[in-house]
Amino acid sequence: QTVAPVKNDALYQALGGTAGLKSLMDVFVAGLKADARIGDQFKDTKSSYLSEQLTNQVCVLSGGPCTYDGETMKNAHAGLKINKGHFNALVEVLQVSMDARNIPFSTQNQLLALLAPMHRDVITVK
Ligand code: HEM
Repeated sequence: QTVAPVKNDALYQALGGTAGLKSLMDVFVAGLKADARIGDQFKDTKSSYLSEQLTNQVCVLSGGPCTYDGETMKNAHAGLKINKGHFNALVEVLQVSMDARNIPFSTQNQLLALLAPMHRDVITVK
């Protein structure tokens, strides 16, 4: 008999579930495209596609009932010439987006802590 592990979806719930995440990612992607520092890097990006991928990715990461079928972070960002400044700018846009969605600071920090280690796969240039 297979016993399913108990999954902690507290962060997923705090982020408003799938609908809350989708709203957040719509705001986030719009913010990325509008950002003076990194907007150019998203100029050919289809907003609805990236929002969907981010929603699924963060849903899975936060314990939600989703599937992420996108690229690995390494493959998705290979060749994009992303540096530390770009990465920090993206994090800032995410923070502003979370503020706009009234996500509590402690919840924001929990999400950022899950994303922070991805810098190793995303940042490829000095
Ligand atoms: C923790 C940080 C990051 C996360 C979690 C993240 C997540 C993602 C995801 C899920 C995708 C879609 C992958 C797919 O197509 O299957 C993606 C694509 C992409 N990311 Fe990131 N990313 C991060 C950082 C960055 C940074 C710093 C930049 C540049 C400033 C960036 C630029 C892009 C671009 C240009 C694409 C391609 C979008 C397209 O399909 O047009 N990412 N990222």
